[in-house]
Amino acid sequence: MTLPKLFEDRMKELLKEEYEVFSSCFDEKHYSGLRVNTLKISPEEFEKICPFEIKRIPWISNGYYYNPKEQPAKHPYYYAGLYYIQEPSAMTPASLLPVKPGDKVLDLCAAPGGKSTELAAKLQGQGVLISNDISNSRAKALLKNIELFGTRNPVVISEAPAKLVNCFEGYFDKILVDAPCSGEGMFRKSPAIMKNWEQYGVAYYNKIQKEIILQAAKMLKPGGSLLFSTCTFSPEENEGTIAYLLKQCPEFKVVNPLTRVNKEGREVSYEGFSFGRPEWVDGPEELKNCIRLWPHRIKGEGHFITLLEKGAECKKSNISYKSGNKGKLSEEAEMFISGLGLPVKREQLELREDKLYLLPEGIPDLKGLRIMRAGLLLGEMKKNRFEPSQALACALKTGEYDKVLELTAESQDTIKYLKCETIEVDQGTSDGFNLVAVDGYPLGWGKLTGSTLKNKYLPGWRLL
Ligand SMILES: C[S@@+](CC[C@H](N)C(=O)[O-])C[C@H]1O[C@@H](n2cnc3c(N)ncnc32)[C@H](O)[C@@H]1O
Repeated sequence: MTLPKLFEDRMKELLKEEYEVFSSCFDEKHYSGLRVNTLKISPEEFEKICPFEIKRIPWISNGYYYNPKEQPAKHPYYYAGLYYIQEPSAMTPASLLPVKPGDKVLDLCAAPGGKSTELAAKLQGQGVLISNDISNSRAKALLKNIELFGTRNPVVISEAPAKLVNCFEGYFDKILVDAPCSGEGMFRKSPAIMKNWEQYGVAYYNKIQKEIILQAAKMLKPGGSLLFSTCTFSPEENEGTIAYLLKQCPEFKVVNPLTRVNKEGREVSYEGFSFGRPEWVDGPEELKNCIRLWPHRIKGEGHFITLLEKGAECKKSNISYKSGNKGKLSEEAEMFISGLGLPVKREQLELREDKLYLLPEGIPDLKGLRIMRAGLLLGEMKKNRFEPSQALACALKTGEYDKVLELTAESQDTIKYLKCETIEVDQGTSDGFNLVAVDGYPLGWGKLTGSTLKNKYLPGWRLL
């Protein structure tokens, strides 16, 4: 692979005798990975039902390599949200941010959702997850992935970070900044990125990174953790951005995020991980706690990760929380909601233009922000009828709804269902809205009349 000359020269200077082995890996194939959605299935269960060959990624408890000849994004389990297709090193940032259920979490540069979906899984439906991306079109893809994953507490926003500060100063326990970058770690996987690199260069992205990280710092609670990551190698964008933050905000310190055993007790190995290089930016010693993943040292494309903690002594914020505005529900909507096994707190219900949402507990007023979704969309009231939403189907487990139509991954009916076609059924479930599931994992809704299932799968998501 021919790399940009400027990039080669700089990497030679930085890596010295290591450069040969670094550059030779650009002639090898890139690695393909998938990450299991632990909101829906454990890695152990997934290994039992996985229809293609997979191999564990040593440092990610729910991550696997797959053979690129396979097409996991076309399998019904993908449509059931059982996994996310993600480059292996890109799985690392969310795995190293110590999120626990109940936390208030911000993913500031979130689209298309590779990290947000894992943060959602770590929250297990408790607390708040605000997923933001400045690009409106990319935020649409983000919303789809967040809903497909079955997130019960989603808030998706498309705003500039500075605007978010008005609502969220000092609010979050954990923040992830997966910053826009020059993408040197993507050269092998997507060579077209090299053109972008030549056009914009490192300085262009570094300016944006510095702006974003300062805004993120303002939104973190005292004592909270901020994780900054990029998929590039340049010292300016990486150690340089962190050194800049430390200068501007001395209440922050860099900590080493690596631990040998993760929460689920699955052994993970960080063999091949490297540390930050303060000398490359003439920065403080604590930059040695930054993590560098190099493509010649691990089986992945490369990443930079820094975990920072904000001193507990700084000023606390005083944000008041919003509860729902239930409005008047139709009888059918009331009946539908009370029949769900999903825990629904009445005071968190909100009706907006006939759409019914379940708000996460503890979100502030989001007035003035460009909101793509605030809360779990339960469904829509259409005159007296209530139509449950695709997002609700994804967030439910089959045991939480009484009419379930079970299909299997091998059945032609599953493919027909995912293509939004009507299907004929001979199973003994009753008329009305049925939750259609593949091997026990919900895909969407269908409305049964006799033996005919009218397809209610979201047309924009259908299998093409
Ligand atoms: C590396 S990508 C994020 C990838 C994402 N975290 C994932 O894992 O799927 C960086 C994102 O930052 C967004 N972005 C660019 N400038 C931004 C800004 N000033 N504020 C917030 N997001 C920004 C881009 O639209 C892009 O989606």
